[in-house]
Amino acid sequence: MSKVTMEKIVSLSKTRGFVFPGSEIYGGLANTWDYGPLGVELKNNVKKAWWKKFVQESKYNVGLDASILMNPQAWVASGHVGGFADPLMDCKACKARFRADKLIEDHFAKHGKEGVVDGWPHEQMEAYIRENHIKCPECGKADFTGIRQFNLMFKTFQGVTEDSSTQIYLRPETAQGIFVNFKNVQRASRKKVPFGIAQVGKSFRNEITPGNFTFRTREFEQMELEFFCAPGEDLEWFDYWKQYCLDWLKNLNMKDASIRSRDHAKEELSHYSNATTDIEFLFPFGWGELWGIADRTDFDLKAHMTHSGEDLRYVDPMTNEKYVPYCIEPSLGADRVTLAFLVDAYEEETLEDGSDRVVMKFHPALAPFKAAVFPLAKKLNDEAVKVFEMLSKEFMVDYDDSGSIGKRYRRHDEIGTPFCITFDFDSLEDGQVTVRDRDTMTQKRVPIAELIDLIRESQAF
Ligand SMILES: Nc1ncnc2c1ncn2[C@@H]1O[C@H](COP(=O)(O)OP(=O)(O)OP(=O)(O)O)[C@@H](O)[C@H]1O
Repeated sequence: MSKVTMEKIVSLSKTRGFVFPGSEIYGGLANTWDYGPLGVELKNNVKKAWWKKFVQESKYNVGLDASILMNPQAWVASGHVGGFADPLMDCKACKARFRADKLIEDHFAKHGKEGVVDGWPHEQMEAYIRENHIKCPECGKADFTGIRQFNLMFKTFQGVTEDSSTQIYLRPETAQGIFVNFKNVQRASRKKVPFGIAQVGKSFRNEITPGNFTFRTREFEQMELEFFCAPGEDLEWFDYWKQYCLDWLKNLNMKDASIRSRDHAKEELSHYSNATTDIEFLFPFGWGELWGIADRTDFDLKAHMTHSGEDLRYVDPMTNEKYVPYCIEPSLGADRVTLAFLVDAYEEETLEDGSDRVVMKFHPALAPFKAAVFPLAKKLNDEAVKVFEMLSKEFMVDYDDSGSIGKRYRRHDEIGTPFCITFDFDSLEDGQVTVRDRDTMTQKRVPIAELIDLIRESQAF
Protein backbone atom coordinates (compact mmCIF):
# COMPACT_ATOMS: atom_id res chain seq x y z
CA MET A 1 0.00 0.00 0.00
CA SER A 2 1.54 3.30 -0.95
CA LYS A 3 1.55 6.31 1.34
CA VAL A 4 -1.09 8.97 1.43
CA THR A 5 0.32 12.32 0.33
CA MET A 6 -1.19 15.79 0.34
CA GLU A 7 -1.00 15.77 -3.48
CA LYS A 8 -3.27 12.71 -3.58
CA ILE A 9 -5.75 14.25 -1.13
CA VAL A 10 -5.83 17.60 -2.94
CA SER A 11 -6.24 15.91 -6.30
CA LEU A 12 -8.99 13.53 -5.20
CA SER A 13 -10.73 16.41 -3.43
CA LYS A 14 -10.81 18.41 -6.62
CA THR A 15 -11.72 15.67 -9.09
CA ARG A 16 -14.44 14.15 -6.95
CA GLY A 17 -15.85 17.42 -5.60
CA PHE A 18 -14.78 17.55 -1.97
CA VAL A 19 -12.78 20.77 -2.10
CA PHE A 20 -12.03 23.22 -4.93
CA PRO A 21 -9.53 26.09 -4.99
CA GLY A 22 -11.37 29.33 -4.11
CA SER A 23 -12.11 31.86 -6.91
CA GLU A 24 -10.28 29.55 -9.30
CA ILE A 25 -11.39 31.20 -12.55
CA TYR A 26 -9.73 34.42 -11.33
CA GLY A 27 -6.50 32.68 -10.47
CA GLY A 28 -7.54 31.90 -6.90
CA LEU A 29 -7.11 33.85 -3.67
CA ALA A 30 -4.27 32.92 -1.33
CA ASN A 31 -5.18 29.55 0.13
CA THR A 32 -8.95 29.91 0.07
CA TRP A 33 -10.95 26.78 -0.59
CA ASP A 34 -14.55 26.01 -1.50
CA TYR A 35 -16.31 22.83 -0.43
CA GLY A 36 -17.90 21.02 -3.36
CA PRO A 37 -20.99 18.76 -3.38
CA LEU A 38 -19.27 15.98 -1.43
CA GLY A 39 -17.20 18.27 0.77
CA VAL A 40 -20.21 20.16 2.04
CA GLU A 41 -21.81 16.84 3.05
CA LEU A 42 -18.64 15.61 4.73
CA LYS A 43 -18.05 18.83 6.67
CA ASN A 44 -21.73 19.11 7.64
CA ASN A 45 -21.56 15.53 8.91
CA VAL A 46 -18.46 16.36 10.96
CA LYS A 47 -20.26 19.34 12.50
CA LYS A 48 -23.39 17.27 13.12
CA ALA A 49 -21.32 14.53 14.78
CA TRP A 50 -19.72 17.12 17.05
CA TRP A 51 -23.07 18.70 17.95
CA LYS A 52 -24.57 15.27 18.60
CA LYS A 53 -21.96 14.35 21.20
CA PHE A 54 -21.23 17.77 22.67
CA VAL A 55 -24.78 19.13 22.83
CA GLN A 56 -27.50 16.60 22.05
CA GLU A 57 -26.08 13.70 24.09
CA SER A 58 -24.45 15.77 26.82
CA LYS A 59 -26.54 16.46 29.87
CA TYR A 60 -24.29 19.41 30.68
CA ASN A 61 -24.16 21.46 27.50
CA VAL A 62 -26.41 23.79 25.53
CA GLY A 63 -25.89 25.48 22.16
CA LEU A 64 -25.46 29.05 20.97
CA ASP A 65 -25.04 30.87 17.67
CA ALA A 66 -23.53 34.29 18.37
CA SER A 67 -22.79 36.88 15.71
CA ILE A 68 -19.43 37.23 14.01
CA LEU A 69 -19.35 41.01 14.50
CA MET A 70 -19.05 42.05 18.12
CA ASN A 71 -18.64 45.28 20.05
CA PRO A 72 -14.89 46.00 19.67
CA GLN A 73 -14.61 46.37 23.44
CA ALA A 74 -15.09 42.60 23.68
CA TRP A 75 -11.78 42.17 21.83
CA VAL A 76 -10.05 44.68 24.05
CA ALA A 77 -11.26 42.72 27.09
CA SER A 78 -10.26 39.36 25.69
CA GLY A 79 -6.72 40.59 25.01
CA HIS A 80 -6.98 40.16 21.24
CA VAL A 81 -6.54 43.87 20.41
CA GLY A 82 -3.44 44.09 22.56
CA GLY A 83 -1.88 40.70 22.12
CA PHE A 84 -3.31 38.44 19.40
CA ALA A 85 -0.21 38.60 17.28
CA ASP A 86 2.32 36.34 15.63
CA PRO A 87 6.07 36.97 15.36
CA LEU A 88 6.59 38.21 11.80
CA MET A 89 9.92 38.19 9.95
CA ASP A 90 10.65 39.37 6.41
CA CYS A 91 13.27 37.97 4.11
CA LYS A 92 15.29 41.05 3.11
CA ALA A 93 16.26 39.47 -0.22
CA CYS A 94 12.91 38.36 -1.64
CA LYS A 95 10.50 40.18 0.73
CA ALA A 96 8.62 36.98 1.60
CA ARG A 97 7.12 36.98 5.10
CA PHE A 98 7.23 34.21 7.65
CA ARG A 99 6.26 33.34 11.17
CA ALA A 100 9.53 33.07 13.04
CA ASP A 101 8.19 30.31 15.32
CA LYS A 102 7.13 28.23 12.31
CA LEU A 103 10.55 28.63 10.64
CA ILE A 104 12.10 27.21 13.80
CA GLU A 105 9.54 24.40 14.11
CA ASP A 106 10.20 23.42 10.48
CA HIS A 107 13.92 23.40 11.27
CA PHE A 108 13.23 21.15 14.29
CA ALA A 109 11.18 18.77 12.16
CA LYS A 110 13.86 18.63 9.44
CA HIS A 111 16.54 17.71 11.96
CA GLY A 112 14.44 15.27 13.96
CA LYS A 113 14.50 17.54 17.02
CA GLU A 114 11.67 17.64 19.55
CA GLY A 115 10.80 21.02 20.95
CA VAL A 116 8.21 23.73 21.36
CA VAL A 117 8.76 27.32 20.33
CA ASP A 118 5.56 28.71 21.87
CA GLY A 119 6.53 31.13 24.60
CA TRP A 120 10.06 31.87 23.36
CA PRO A 121 11.00 35.56 23.58
CA HIS A 122 11.79 37.31 20.28
CA GLU A 123 15.51 37.48 21.04
CA GLN A 124 15.66 33.71 21.51
CA MET A 125 13.91 33.09 18.19
CA GLU A 126 16.12 35.58 16.34
CA ALA A 127 19.24 34.02 17.85
CA TYR A 128 18.18 30.49 16.94
CA ILE A 129 17.48 31.49 13.34
CA ARG A 130 20.84 33.27 13.10
CA GLU A 131 22.93 30.59 14.78
CA ASN A 132 21.41 27.75 12.79
CA HIS A 133 21.71 29.65 9.51
CA ILE A 134 18.02 29.02 8.75
CA LYS A 135 17.36 29.97 5.15
CA CYS A 136 14.38 31.63 3.52
CA PRO A 137 12.11 28.81 2.23
CA GLU A 138 11.36 30.95 -0.84
CA CYS A 139 14.76 32.15 -2.08
CA GLY A 140 17.31 30.26 0.01
CA LYS A 141 19.09 33.35 1.43
CA ALA A 142 19.67 33.73 5.16
CA ASP A 143 18.97 37.44 5.58
CA PHE A 144 15.94 38.18 7.73
CA THR A 145 14.67 41.36 9.39
CA GLY A 146 14.11 41.38 13.12
CA ILE A 147 10.78 40.15 14.50
CA ARG A 148 7.73 42.42 14.61
CA GLN A 149 4.43 41.55 16.23
CA PHE A 150 1.66 41.24 13.64
CA ASN A 151 -1.96 41.38 14.84
CA LEU A 152 -4.02 38.63 13.23
CA MET A 153 -7.44 40.24 13.48
CA PHE A 154 -9.18 41.27 10.27
CA LYS A 155 -10.41 44.84 10.53
CA THR A 156 -13.37 46.33 8.77
CA PHE A 157 -15.72 49.29 9.17
CA GLN A 158 -19.32 49.36 10.21
CA GLY A 159 -21.67 51.90 8.63
CA VAL A 160 -20.98 54.63 6.12
CA THR A 161 -17.92 56.34 7.59
CA GLU A 162 -14.52 54.73 7.66
CA ASP A 163 -12.66 56.01 10.68
CA SER A 164 -11.35 54.59 13.92
CA SER A 165 -14.68 55.08 15.67
CA THR A 166 -16.44 52.70 13.26
CA GLN A 167 -13.67 50.11 13.10
CA ILE A 168 -14.76 46.62 14.05
CA TYR A 169 -13.23 43.16 13.74
CA LEU A 170 -14.17 39.83 12.21
CA ARG A 171 -14.04 37.48 15.18
CA PRO A 172 -10.80 35.48 15.40
CA GLU A 173 -12.49 32.83 17.57
CA THR A 174 -16.05 31.94 18.48
CA ALA A 175 -15.32 31.68 22.21
CA GLN A 176 -15.85 35.36 23.09
CA GLY A 177 -19.42 35.21 21.77
CA ILE A 178 -19.97 32.56 24.41
CA PHE A 179 -18.37 34.47 27.29
CA VAL A 180 -20.37 37.63 26.64
CA ASN A 181 -23.56 35.53 26.65
CA PHE A 182 -22.68 33.59 29.81
CA LYS A 183 -25.31 35.31 31.93
CA ASN A 184 -28.05 35.24 29.26
CA VAL A 185 -27.58 31.53 28.65
CA GLN A 186 -27.32 30.62 32.31
CA ARG A 187 -30.50 32.54 33.16
CA ALA A 188 -32.51 31.38 30.17
CA SER A 189 -31.53 27.72 30.35
CA ARG A 190 -31.51 27.67 34.18
CA LYS A 191 -28.37 25.55 34.01
CA LYS A 192 -26.42 25.09 37.18
CA VAL A 193 -22.64 25.04 37.26
CA PRO A 194 -21.10 22.80 35.99
CA PHE A 195 -22.49 23.40 32.52
CA GLY A 196 -21.17 24.22 29.07
CA ILE A 197 -22.06 26.37 26.07
CA ALA A 198 -21.19 25.04 22.63
CA GLN A 199 -20.96 26.88 19.36
CA VAL A 200 -20.02 26.20 15.74
CA GLY A 201 -19.16 29.10 13.48
CA LYS A 202 -16.77 30.99 11.26
CA SER A 203 -13.64 32.64 12.54
CA PHE A 204 -11.13 34.79 10.68
CA ARG A 205 -7.41 35.23 11.21
CA ASN A 206 -5.09 37.16 8.96
CA GLU A 207 -2.52 34.35 9.10
CA ILE A 208 0.98 35.29 7.92
CA THR A 209 1.51 32.00 6.14
CA PRO A 210 -1.69 30.11 5.43
CA GLY A 211 -1.05 26.78 3.80
CA ASN A 212 -1.11 23.01 3.75
CA PHE A 213 -4.48 22.94 1.99
CA THR A 214 -7.32 23.53 4.47
CA PHE A 215 -5.08 23.04 7.52
CA ARG A 216 -4.41 26.75 7.90
CA THR A 217 -6.67 29.24 6.17
CA ARG A 218 -7.67 32.81 6.93
CA GLU A 219 -11.37 31.98 7.07
CA PHE A 220 -12.31 28.81 8.89
CA GLU A 221 -14.91 27.26 11.12
CA GLN A 222 -14.47 26.37 14.76
CA MET A 223 -16.40 24.09 17.06
CA GLU A 224 -15.86 25.38 20.57
CA LEU A 225 -17.14 24.43 23.98
CA GLU A 226 -16.74 26.66 27.02
CA PHE A 227 -17.45 24.54 30.05
CA PHE A 228 -17.98 26.36 33.34
CA CYS A 229 -17.22 24.74 36.66
CA ALA A 230 -16.44 25.64 40.26
CA PRO A 231 -12.85 26.76 40.98
CA GLY A 232 -10.92 23.80 42.33
CA GLU A 233 -12.88 21.33 40.21
CA ASP A 234 -11.30 22.57 36.98
CA LEU A 235 -8.51 20.02 36.64
CA GLU A 236 -10.92 17.13 37.06
CA TRP A 237 -13.18 18.55 34.33
CA PHE A 238 -10.15 19.22 32.17
CA ASP A 239 -9.35 15.50 32.24
CA TYR A 240 -12.99 14.64 31.60
CA TRP A 241 -13.22 16.77 28.44
CA LYS A 242 -9.82 15.72 27.19
CA GLN A 243 -10.94 12.09 27.28
CA TYR A 244 -14.32 13.01 25.78
CA CYS A 245 -12.57 14.63 22.81
CA LEU A 246 -10.27 11.65 22.27
CA ASP A 247 -13.27 9.30 22.45
CA TRP A 248 -15.12 11.38 19.86
CA LEU A 249 -12.27 11.01 17.39
CA LYS A 250 -11.78 7.30 18.08
CA ASN A 251 -15.50 6.50 17.92
CA LEU A 252 -15.50 8.07 14.47
CA ASN A 253 -12.81 5.54 13.52
CA MET A 254 -9.80 7.82 13.66
CA LYS A 255 -6.81 5.48 13.89
CA ASP A 256 -4.87 5.31 17.17
CA ALA A 257 -1.60 5.76 15.32
CA SER A 258 -2.83 8.99 13.73
CA ILE A 259 -3.41 10.90 16.97
CA ARG A 260 -1.46 11.83 20.06
CA SER A 261 -2.02 14.26 22.87
CA ARG A 262 0.67 16.66 23.89
CA ASP A 263 0.46 18.27 27.32
CA HIS A 264 1.92 21.75 27.46
CA ALA A 265 4.87 22.14 29.79
CA LYS A 266 4.67 24.78 32.56
CA GLU A 267 6.75 27.33 30.65
CA GLU A 268 4.57 26.93 27.57
CA LEU A 269 1.27 27.57 29.38
CA SER A 270 -0.46 30.93 28.92
CA HIS A 271 -0.27 32.99 32.11
CA TYR A 272 -3.95 32.31 32.89
CA SER A 273 -3.99 28.59 32.11
CA ASN A 274 -3.80 25.80 34.67
CA ALA A 275 -3.39 23.08 32.04
CA THR A 276 -3.41 22.79 28.24
CA THR A 277 -3.26 19.79 25.96
CA ASP A 278 -3.16 19.71 22.18
CA ILE A 279 -4.58 16.69 20.43
CA GLU A 280 -2.41 16.37 17.34
CA PHE A 281 -2.96 14.50 14.09
CA LEU A 282 -0.29 12.99 11.87
CA PHE A 283 -0.84 14.82 8.58
CA PRO A 284 1.30 13.86 5.55
CA PHE A 285 3.36 17.01 6.31
CA GLY A 286 3.87 16.04 9.97
CA TRP A 287 2.09 16.32 13.32
CA GLY A 288 -0.27 19.29 13.54
CA GLU A 289 -2.61 20.63 16.21
CA LEU A 290 -6.17 19.48 15.75
CA TRP A 291 -7.83 20.29 19.04
CA GLY A 292 -6.65 22.69 21.72
CA ILE A 293 -8.00 21.87 25.17
CA ALA A 294 -7.30 24.48 27.82
CA ASP A 295 -8.16 25.12 31.43
CA ARG A 296 -8.61 28.91 31.14
CA THR A 297 -9.43 29.41 34.84
CA ASP A 298 -11.65 32.48 35.42
CA PHE A 299 -9.58 34.64 33.08
CA ASP A 300 -12.19 35.38 30.39
CA LEU A 301 -15.23 36.03 32.55
CA LYS A 302 -13.17 38.21 34.89
CA ALA A 303 -11.80 40.23 31.96
CA HIS A 304 -15.33 40.83 30.65
CA MET A 305 -16.51 41.79 34.13
CA THR A 306 -13.77 44.37 34.40
CA HIS A 307 -14.32 45.89 30.96
CA SER A 308 -18.11 45.79 30.79
CA GLY A 309 -18.85 46.57 34.41
CA GLU A 310 -21.39 43.71 34.45
CA ASP A 311 -21.36 41.26 37.33
CA LEU A 312 -20.83 37.87 35.70
CA ARG A 313 -20.52 35.95 38.95
CA TYR A 314 -22.57 32.84 39.50
CA VAL A 315 -24.58 32.32 42.67
CA ASP A 316 -24.55 28.76 43.92
CA PRO A 317 -28.23 28.02 44.70
CA MET A 318 -27.31 25.62 47.53
CA THR A 319 -24.74 27.70 49.41
CA ASN A 320 -25.53 31.20 48.10
CA GLU A 321 -21.82 31.55 47.45
CA LYS A 322 -20.99 34.03 44.65
CA TYR A 323 -18.03 33.24 42.43
CA VAL A 324 -16.61 33.55 38.92
CA PRO A 325 -16.68 30.07 37.40
CA TYR A 326 -13.56 28.48 35.95
CA CYS A 327 -13.68 27.45 32.31
CA ILE A 328 -12.46 24.47 30.31
CA GLU A 329 -12.24 25.11 26.57
CA PRO A 330 -11.93 22.35 23.97
CA SER A 331 -11.52 24.19 20.66
CA LEU A 332 -11.56 22.28 17.36
CA GLY A 333 -11.26 23.50 13.78
CA ALA A 334 -14.08 22.06 11.64
CA ASP A 335 -12.04 22.37 8.46
CA ARG A 336 -8.90 21.01 10.07
CA VAL A 337 -10.61 17.94 11.50
CA THR A 338 -12.44 17.39 8.20
CA LEU A 339 -9.02 17.35 6.51
CA ALA A 340 -7.80 14.89 9.14
CA PHE A 341 -10.76 12.59 8.46
CA LEU A 342 -10.04 12.80 4.71
CA VAL A 343 -6.39 11.86 5.24
CA ASP A 344 -7.17 9.12 7.76
CA ALA A 345 -9.84 7.52 5.56
CA TYR A 346 -7.68 7.34 2.43
CA GLU A 347 -6.47 3.86 1.47
CA GLU A 348 -5.10 2.26 -1.65
CA GLU A 349 -5.64 -1.48 -1.93
CA THR A 350 -4.56 -4.15 -4.37
CA LEU A 351 -7.37 -6.65 -4.79
CA GLU A 352 -7.11 -10.42 -5.32
CA ASP A 353 -7.54 -10.04 -9.08
CA GLY A 354 -4.53 -7.70 -9.13
CA SER A 355 -6.56 -4.54 -9.71
CA ASP A 356 -6.16 -1.48 -7.48
CA ARG A 357 -8.76 0.55 -5.71
CA VAL A 358 -8.75 3.80 -3.79
CA VAL A 359 -11.18 3.63 -0.91
CA MET A 360 -12.17 6.30 1.58
CA LYS A 361 -12.95 4.40 4.75
CA PHE A 362 -15.04 7.11 6.42
CA HIS A 363 -17.15 6.16 9.38
CA PRO A 364 -20.68 5.87 7.87
CA ALA A 365 -21.80 8.81 10.04
CA LEU A 366 -19.30 11.00 8.16
CA ALA A 367 -19.60 9.55 4.65
CA PRO A 368 -21.13 12.06 2.18
CA PHE A 369 -23.49 9.42 0.79
CA LYS A 370 -24.81 6.77 3.17
CA ALA A 371 -25.63 4.45 0.26
CA ALA A 372 -25.84 4.39 -3.52
CA VAL A 373 -28.59 2.70 -5.49
CA PHE A 374 -27.74 1.03 -8.82
CA PRO A 375 -30.18 -0.46 -11.30
CA LEU A 376 -28.51 -3.51 -12.89
CA ALA A 377 -30.01 -2.64 -16.27
CA LYS A 378 -31.72 0.43 -17.72
CA LYS A 379 -35.00 -1.52 -17.82
CA LEU A 380 -34.98 -1.61 -14.02
CA ASN A 381 -34.68 2.17 -13.61
CA ASP A 382 -38.29 2.79 -12.62
CA GLU A 383 -38.25 0.24 -9.81
CA ALA A 384 -34.74 1.14 -8.62
CA VAL A 385 -35.65 4.83 -8.45
CA LYS A 386 -38.38 3.90 -5.99
CA VAL A 387 -35.73 2.48 -3.65
CA PHE A 388 -33.72 5.69 -4.04
CA GLU A 389 -36.79 7.79 -3.28
CA MET A 390 -37.58 5.79 -0.17
CA LEU A 391 -34.02 6.05 1.17
CA SER A 392 -33.47 9.69 0.24
CA LYS A 393 -36.26 10.74 2.59
CA GLU A 394 -34.04 9.54 5.45
CA PHE A 395 -30.45 9.87 4.24
CA MET A 396 -28.18 11.41 1.62
CA VAL A 397 -28.05 8.65 -1.02
CA ASP A 398 -26.89 8.63 -4.61
CA TYR A 399 -28.53 7.12 -7.66
CA ASP A 400 -26.05 5.89 -10.23
CA ASP A 401 -27.01 4.13 -13.46
CA SER A 402 -23.97 4.73 -15.66
CA GLY A 403 -21.21 2.26 -16.51
CA SER A 404 -20.68 -1.30 -15.35
CA ILE A 405 -21.51 -2.28 -11.77
CA GLY A 406 -17.76 -2.74 -11.15
CA LYS A 407 -17.08 0.84 -12.26
CA ARG A 408 -19.89 2.13 -10.07
CA TYR A 409 -18.40 0.27 -7.09
CA ARG A 410 -14.99 1.89 -7.70
CA ARG A 411 -16.51 5.35 -8.00
CA HIS A 412 -18.32 4.97 -4.71
CA ASP A 413 -15.31 3.38 -2.96
CA GLU A 414 -13.37 6.48 -3.88
CA ILE A 415 -15.87 8.78 -2.18
CA GLY A 416 -16.44 6.49 0.78
CA THR A 417 -20.05 5.35 0.25
CA PRO A 418 -20.51 2.54 2.82
CA PHE A 419 -23.19 0.57 0.95
CA CYS A 420 -23.85 -0.03 -2.73
CA ILE A 421 -27.32 -1.37 -3.36
CA THR A 422 -27.97 -3.14 -6.67
CA PHE A 423 -31.50 -3.65 -7.90
CA ASP A 424 -31.55 -6.64 -10.29
CA PHE A 425 -34.13 -8.75 -12.10
CA ASP A 426 -34.64 -11.02 -9.07
CA SER A 427 -35.50 -7.92 -7.01
CA LEU A 428 -38.71 -7.60 -9.06
CA GLU A 429 -39.72 -11.05 -7.82
CA ASP A 430 -38.39 -11.32 -4.26
CA GLY A 431 -38.30 -7.67 -3.09
CA GLN A 432 -34.63 -8.05 -2.15
CA VAL A 433 -31.54 -6.20 -3.34
CA THR A 434 -27.81 -6.96 -3.25
CA VAL A 435 -25.99 -4.87 -0.67
CA ARG A 436 -22.24 -4.64 -1.05
CA ASP A 437 -20.11 -3.51 1.86
CA ARG A 438 -17.44 -0.89 1.03
CA ASP A 439 -14.72 -2.20 3.36
CA THR A 440 -15.11 -5.99 3.14
CA MET A 441 -16.58 -5.95 -0.38
CA THR A 442 -18.86 -8.82 0.68
CA GLN A 443 -22.34 -8.93 -0.76
CA LYS A 444 -25.59 -10.07 0.74
CA ARG A 445 -29.25 -10.10 -0.22
CA VAL A 446 -31.37 -7.79 1.93
CA PRO A 447 -35.13 -7.19 1.81
CA ILE A 448 -35.85 -3.65 0.57
CA ALA A 449 -37.99 -3.14 3.66
CA GLU A 450 -34.92 -3.63 5.88
CA LEU A 451 -32.63 -1.14 4.14
CA ILE A 452 -33.52 1.86 6.29
CA ASP A 453 -32.72 -0.03 9.50
CA LEU A 454 -29.48 -1.36 8.06
CA ILE A 455 -28.27 2.12 7.14
CA ARG A 456 -29.52 3.68 10.38
CA GLU A 457 -27.62 1.14 12.47
CA SER A 458 -24.42 1.90 10.58
CA GLN A 459 -24.68 5.57 11.60
CA ALA A 460 -24.23 4.93 15.33
CA PHE A 461 -20.98 6.03 16.98
N1 LIG B 1 -5.94 29.39 10.51
C1 LIG B 1 -6.63 28.32 10.85
N2 LIG B 1 -7.16 27.51 9.89
C2 LIG B 1 -7.88 26.42 10.22
N3 LIG B 1 -8.13 26.05 11.49
C3 LIG B 1 -7.62 26.80 12.49
C4 LIG B 1 -6.84 27.96 12.21
N4 LIG B 1 -6.45 28.50 13.40
C5 LIG B 1 -6.97 27.72 14.36
N5 LIG B 1 -7.67 26.70 13.82
C6 LIG B 1 -8.38 25.63 14.54
O1 LIG B 1 -8.93 26.16 15.74
C7 LIG B 1 -8.41 25.44 16.86
C8 LIG B 1 -8.28 26.34 18.06
O2 LIG B 1 -7.56 27.50 17.76
P1 LIG B 1 -6.30 27.99 18.60
O3 LIG B 1 -6.42 29.44 18.77
O4 LIG B 1 -6.10 27.13 19.79
O5 LIG B 1 -5.19 27.64 17.52
P2 LIG B 1 -3.68 28.09 17.56
O6 LIG B 1 -3.02 27.44 18.72
O7 LIG B 1 -3.61 29.56 17.37
O8 LIG B 1 -3.24 27.36 16.21
P3 LIG B 1 -1.82 27.52 15.49
O9 LIG B 1 -0.77 27.48 16.56
O10 LIG B 1 -1.84 26.32 14.56
O11 LIG B 1 -1.91 28.82 14.76
C9 LIG B 1 -7.10 24.86 16.37
O12 LIG B 1 -6.76 23.72 17.09
C10 LIG B 1 -7.44 24.53 14.93
O13 LIG B 1 -8.11 23.28 14.82
